[in-house]
Amino acid sequence: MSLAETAASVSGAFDSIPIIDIGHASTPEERAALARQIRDACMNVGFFYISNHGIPQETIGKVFSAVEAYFSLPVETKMKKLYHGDGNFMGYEPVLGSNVDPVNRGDLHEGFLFGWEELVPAENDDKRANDGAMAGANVWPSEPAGFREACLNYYHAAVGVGKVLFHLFALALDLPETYFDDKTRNSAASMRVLHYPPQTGPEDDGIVGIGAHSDFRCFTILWQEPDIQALQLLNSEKQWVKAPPIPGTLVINIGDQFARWTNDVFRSTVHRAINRSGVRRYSIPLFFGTDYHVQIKPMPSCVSPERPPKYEPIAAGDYIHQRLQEVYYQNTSTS
Ligand SMILES: O=C(O)CCC(=O)C(=O)O
Ligand SMILES: [Fe+2]
Repeated sequence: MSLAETAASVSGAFDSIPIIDIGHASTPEERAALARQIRDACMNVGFFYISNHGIPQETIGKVFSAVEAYFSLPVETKMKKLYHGDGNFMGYEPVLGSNVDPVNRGDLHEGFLFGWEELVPAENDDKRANDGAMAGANVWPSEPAGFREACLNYYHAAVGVGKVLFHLFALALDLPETYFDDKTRNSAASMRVLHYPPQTGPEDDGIVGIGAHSDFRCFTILWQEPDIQALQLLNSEKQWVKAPPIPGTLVINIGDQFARWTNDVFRSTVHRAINRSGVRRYSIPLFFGTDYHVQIKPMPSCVSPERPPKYEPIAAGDYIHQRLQEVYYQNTSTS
């Protein structure tokens, strides 16, 4: 059965999120078995947890501490490295600086955004020159000490996981395993570290941690702070399903670039985060896309007479840039 035919029989009425152990992927048979589980998860839920991802606990612990120290700084200090909405969006994003859901008034979190950078900068560092409108340097704060190193160490470890996943996604789509390799050379992966203050007010006042949205790139690798429930996914019955942190796992979700590329065979599931835990929460998503100029156009295996192409072709990076401009308030863009 083609992917387009299989997708016709899928409902999206999930009430739980699969956990996939990616620790055994050394033989072609193991990878084929994993790809089948991943295909199922991407078609039915659009989210899954991965266990045995291989990122050392020490790397995670260090970025967690660095993020905690960064967000404890006074807001005036963080504002010195405010992102520019007319630039590449790297830097500090203040509370209510974004609004992903137009019915809301703003998102109740602050963040810091950065993209690819070598830990030891290359002599002729091109600052992601191939990255179209997203090109340019990261905007690191001068404190806390070790913030850049902790963030970049985790970033590179997570990009490594992303590359393994791209191989498995290719197999899941009946493509050669290396199909995405020449489309992900410049590592168009950007990371946000996020701080959600506890939310005490009513939910219907138009402000929640992060409003209902789908992600923009191919997929997201999300680390959530242990023991704090905030993330929720919307199923096709319009019910919110909780995605609690599970020790030793990361959350993977399909984003809109992949949904467009697969003609919605892979599901880009709407989600939100509401922190009602009574204490602050941190999370770290890495948004993994393709190189800027890759054309995202529904794949032939995902198109059929019953499932005609739903999307116009678009350059991957132009699509991201447009979406970012929509969600970040322009009133902070000239500061
Ligand atoms: O913090 C979370 O759990 C979700 C974050 C998220 O959805 C995003 O940044 O796109
Ligand atoms: Fe998201």
